[in-house]
Formats: sequence, C-alpha cells, structure tokens
Amino acid sequence: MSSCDSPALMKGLVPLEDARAVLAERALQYGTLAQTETVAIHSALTRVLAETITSQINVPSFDNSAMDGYALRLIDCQQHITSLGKIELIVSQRITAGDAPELLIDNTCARIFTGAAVPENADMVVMQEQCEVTESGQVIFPTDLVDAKPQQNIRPAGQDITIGQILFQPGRILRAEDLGVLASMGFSQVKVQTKLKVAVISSGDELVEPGNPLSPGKIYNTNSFTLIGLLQRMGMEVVGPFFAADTLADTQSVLTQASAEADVIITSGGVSVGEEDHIKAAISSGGELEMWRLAIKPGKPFALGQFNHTPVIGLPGNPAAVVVTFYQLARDFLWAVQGADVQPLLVLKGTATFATKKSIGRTEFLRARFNDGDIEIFNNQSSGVLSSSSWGDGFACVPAGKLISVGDDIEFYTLTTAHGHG
Ligand SMILES: Nc1nc2c(c(=O)[nH]1)N[C@H]1C(S)=C(S)[C@@H](COP(=O)(O)OP(=O)(O)OC[C@H]3O[C@@H](n4cnc5c(N)ncnc54)[C@H](O)[C@@H]3O)O[C@H]1N2
Ligand code: MOO
Repeated sequence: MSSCDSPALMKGLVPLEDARAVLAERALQYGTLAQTETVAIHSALTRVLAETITSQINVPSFDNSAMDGYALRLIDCQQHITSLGKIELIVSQRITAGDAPELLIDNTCARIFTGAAVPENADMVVMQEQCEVTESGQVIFPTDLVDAKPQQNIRPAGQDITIGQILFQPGRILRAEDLGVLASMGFSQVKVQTKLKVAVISSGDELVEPGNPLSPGKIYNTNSFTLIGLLQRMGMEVVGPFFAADTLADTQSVLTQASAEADVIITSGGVSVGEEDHIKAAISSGGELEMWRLAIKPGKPFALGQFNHTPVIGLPGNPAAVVVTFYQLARDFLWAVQGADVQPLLVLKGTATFATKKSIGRTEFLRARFNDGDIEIFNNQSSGVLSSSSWGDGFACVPAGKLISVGDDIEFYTLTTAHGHG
C-alpha cells in the first residue's frame, strides 16, 4: 500500500483503494468485453495480445559477424606466425550480409562484413582496424591472436531469442519494440483483442460544442475531448461522443444507443447531488447505478453502474476531476475489460517544492510537474481548472490528513506505466 492509498478520514467517504478493489472485481465479473481479431504487426501498436507468442526460430538464426573484418580459424594463426612474428593469411572468400558462406579453406581467412554469416568452421572475426592488408592481398593479423579466446566478434545463433522461447503472453499491451521483436521472429500478423468500444457521453444545458459561439452562461464541452484523447491513447475506439440534452427521455435514448454500440459507457457530470440532471435517473431506469463519495480530491462523486448490461462509469463533471478519476479508477477497469494485463501507473518519489496549508480528510491529487526529483504544483488546484492538468505531467499526492512542507518526500503519479503505456 502506498501512502496515497491511506484510508478515508471523513465519515461516509469511500477510500480510493476500496473503490479500486470494487472496480477490479466488477471488471473480473464482466471478463474481457472485446473479441479477437488478427492484425498486421504494423498496425498492432498498443493492441492487446490475444495469443501466446512462441518463437519458431533462433534469432539470429545463424552465427554472424559483429564487425567488418576477417573471419578465421585460430588454429591457422598459431601455424602461420612468420619469421617476423606476424600472422599472415590469404583471403579465400568474401562474405557480405545475405550471403551463404562456404567452409573456410585451411590456412585462409574470409573477408566478412557486419551481419554476414560466419563460416561454420571459423571461430573468430578480427575487426579490420586491427589488420593490415599487403599489396599482394595477404592479411596480416596481430600476433596476440595466438592466445586469443575463440568466438570473439561472432554473434551466435539464438543470441537474441532461442527457438521455442515464449516471448509474450496474452494480455500484453504491444509496444513499438514488441513489433520489432515479432518481426524478428518472422511474425507478420498477430491475434489481438478488438479495440474496446467506449462511448463518451456529456450532458448539461451549459455545454456548447467547440466551433460555436458562446452565449451567456454557456461553456464549451471539454470533457468529451479529454476523454476521447485518453481513450485513444489507450488504443481504444471511441463511440460517439454523445450529447444528452437535459431531459430524461433524451438521456435514456442516448444511453440506449450508446449501450447498443459500445462495450463500456463513460459519462461525465451529473453524479453529484444537484437535481438538474437526468443521468442518474436514466441509468437507473435501464439497469443499476451505485453512487460513491470517494475520499479523494478532486473526484469525490463517482458512479458505477450498467445500462442494458453495458457497464457505465460516471465521472464527475469538473474537468480536472475527470482526469484524476479517469487515471485513478476508470483506466484500470477499461484495461481489464479490454483483456489487458493491468499495469499500475509509475509512481516516483520526489521532494515537495510547495507546502499545503490545511489537511483534508481526502487524498489529494494535485496537478504537478516532476523536475529532476523536485515536485512542483500548478498555482490553481480548483477542479474546474483543466489547464492545471494540461500544464502538469502527473499528480502530486497528498495523503488524507497530512500537511506537506517544502522538502518533504512525497509521491508523484506519472501518467504512464513503467512500459510507457497510458
Ligand atoms: N452540494 C454539493 N455540490 C457539489 C458537491 C457536493 O458534494 N455537494 N460536489 C462537488 C464536486 S466535488 C464535484 S466534482 C461536482 C461534480 O458534479 P457533477 O458530477 O454532478 O457535475 P456537474 O454538476 O454536471 O458539473 C460540474 C462542473 O463541471 C462542468 N462540466 C460538466 N460537464 C462538462 C463538460 N462535458 N465539459 C466541460 N465542463 C463540464 C459543469 O459545467 C460544472 O461546472 O459537484 C460539486 N458540487
Ligand atoms: O472533488 Mo470535485 O471532483 O472537486 O471537483
């Protein structure tokens, strides 16, 4: 347990870890909501593997040269020390990358290039900088080769991957490097989970779509776009975004459409106590809705439910609370029902460059930057201030009930896993 999982100190609030545990359990009950499909490896980035990948070959599949130089047999060197104490061999073949070499003729060497197959009976490659080529084409090698250990500058078959080796298990979120590794084993396509379809729903009479003029009392719908970006970063497919007008009938109709098209629905707003909102009633009318008051700030109100058997995650409306609750709660649930191995966000330890004035009974996730071990926070931490999230690289965690002084060691939640995923 990290210090940021500290239990809620305020009565009636659900500790973050308890909420995360319930979400994980629900995800387990739903199981993987995606299907499987086979895709070309060039379009498999961030896709979730749905098969075990076992190498059918050694990589590399043959011994090859690590240097441009000369391949030889050490035994020949020992027999070819001239009266002047030099080792001289003639070149009997030239092997470039892609060639199939012949066995090395006794008492000769082969001109060889990086990546080229080493003749089966050669046991060393000497880099060309250590050799001298005579006018007659003989190669003079350094005399200390007599005592050299074999296999130098030879990359053995299977050095990277051995035949039968299991490289990846189902659930792996494929990275760029993985695509290269798959290619190195000769896979041109892989079986992956289909992209989880996630419907994004916003509602609220104050919302106007960007591109339209704002009239008094209105604001632009921002949450849909933040959520679209967060989901796309996870390689998921966005359904919608939908906008539900502030009537029960319209909200029900949007939820019906979303539940028919998506594997999961995410809403933002309408999960607090106000009555000017139909999200809660509409979800309950088509399924179930649990409302939580979480011991975190921002992000106190949070909902989990289902509409027509499609899971619904209800994030609070405040734009910075959307980001915090997405990373702390929605993210793991989504990865789990996508069929992925859920990897935690990377948490770094750093030094606070700020102080907090009052402690609250909720764990705070302050929008912050991590600079060389120092943790700096944005100057306005209101949950309506989305530019704090855009400015920050992650969250400084202030455990519930704690005061932070400058110089304190605290935790910083990055927005990425150790593997670089969202
Ligand atoms: N009496 C109480 N009032 C509030 C409480 C409370 O406990 N008691 N909690 C506050 C907290 S904390 C939060 S967070 C918000 C959450 O409220 P809702 O989830 O019901 O969200 P709304 O009221 O619909 O909106 C809150 C805020 O966010 C703006 N918003 C909503 N959707 C969008 C969108 N798509 N794009 C941009 N901005 C959006 C909305 O205009 C409001 O300003 O409740 C507090 N109140
Ligand atoms: O906790 Mo609310 O989510 O501050 O904005």
